[in-house]
Amino acid sequence: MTVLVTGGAGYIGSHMVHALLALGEDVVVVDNLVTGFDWAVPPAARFERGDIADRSLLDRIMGENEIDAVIHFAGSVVVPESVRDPLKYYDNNTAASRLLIEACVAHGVPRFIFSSTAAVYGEVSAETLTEDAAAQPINPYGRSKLMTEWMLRDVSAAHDLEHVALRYFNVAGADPDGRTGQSTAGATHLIKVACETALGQRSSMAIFGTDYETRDGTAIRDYIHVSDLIEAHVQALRYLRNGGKSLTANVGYGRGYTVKEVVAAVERQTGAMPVELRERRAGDSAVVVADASRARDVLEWTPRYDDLDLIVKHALAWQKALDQRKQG
Ligand SMILES: NC(=O)c1ccc[n+]([C@@H]2O[C@H](COP(=O)([O-])OP(=O)(O)OC[C@H]3O[C@@H](n4cnc5c(N)ncnc54)[C@H](O)[C@@H]3O)[C@@H](O)[C@H]2O)c1
Ligand SMILES: O=c1ccn([C@@H]2O[C@H](COP(=O)(O)OP(=O)(O)O[C@H]3O[C@H](CO)[C@H](O)[C@H](O)[C@H]3O)[C@@H](O)[C@H]2O)c(=O)[nH]1
Repeated sequence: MTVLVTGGAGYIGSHMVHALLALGEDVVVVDNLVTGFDWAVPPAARFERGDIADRSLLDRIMGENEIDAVIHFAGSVVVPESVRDPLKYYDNNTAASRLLIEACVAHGVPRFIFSSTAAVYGEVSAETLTEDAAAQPINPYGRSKLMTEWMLRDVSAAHDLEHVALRYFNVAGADPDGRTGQSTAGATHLIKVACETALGQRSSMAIFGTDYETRDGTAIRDYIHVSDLIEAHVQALRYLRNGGKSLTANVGYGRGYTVKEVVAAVERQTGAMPVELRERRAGDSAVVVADASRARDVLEWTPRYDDLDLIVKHALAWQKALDQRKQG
């Protein structure tokens, strides 16, 4: 039995592949390398370079292997780009996912785990978000992911395919063993940007918005270590294999840090860095924090790295290693 990981050459997907191999799973990766890296796929996994929208490729992989589960990370992930080029997102996140799900139904794949996002909630008013909060995404990225959640619900009702949709909050950090991390150039995520700035790889960074109604005026997010996020997928796979029914679950720690607190956490490890105070970034909510009770209770997920300093430590270590890789 084989697990098919789409997007397994990317940031989060490559951590998943390492975790599955460590559990003794047989793994096939499909990735077209638009933002991923072939070196990020461990050699013990079989790597098929190609597009998830290529039905003949999927038919071959699903014909050659007995796929027990698909874990679907492949997609386009940059919110501002989704505003500029929405059709790319409806194509790569929604239409391509439809083709992948269709192939799963045709080949009798019984289990599917999907990378969804807190961006499906949109403007947030509650202090912590349960999965029952209204899903009203405010950008094409969030809508493209929500539509895939809807497709999965309908398909699970109609066919023998159970799924878990995991809504990730702010994913950060890197593999504690230094094997992989966030490697895409031009990243916009706060912890990645702060680490690049602290290491002198950017001349300065901006804090977007200092007039939010929060404890220090900057926006609050629920930053989750990528290894804990992966553990939620491992638990989701176990849950489905044990006969669990389809569900949607938030993955975050349930408490947030302000932008200034994140910058301070990086500076604790690197010394002061150049920071500019800027206007709010369009489309940002003041506070986005998960209620992850469902992941903890139903998926029996227990995080191990709920510590901002540790997240920053691992992100910094990866950022340094990446720099050496580029120079070497
Ligand atoms: N990084 C975050 O904070 C975050 C938050 C919420 C959800 N997610 C979701 O997690 C998933 C992984 O995100 P990531 O941060 O690892 O991004 P990433 O860009 O590093 O990984 C995406 C991978 O998918 C591949 N890919 C893209 N389109 C493809 C296609 N059509 N066919 C085959 N391969 C394709 C890319 O080459 C890349 O390796 C995405 O679905 C994203 O929407 C990420
Ligand atoms: O250089 C920066 C980068 C970010 N921020 C601020 O830091 C916070 C976090 O921003 P990120 O860009 O790191 O993350 P977002 O919360 O905007 O969004 C991320 O998390 C979402 C889920 O909550 C979605 O998954 C989305 O795909 C992913 O980009 C925001 O207040 C943002 O304004 C800065 O001040 N300076």
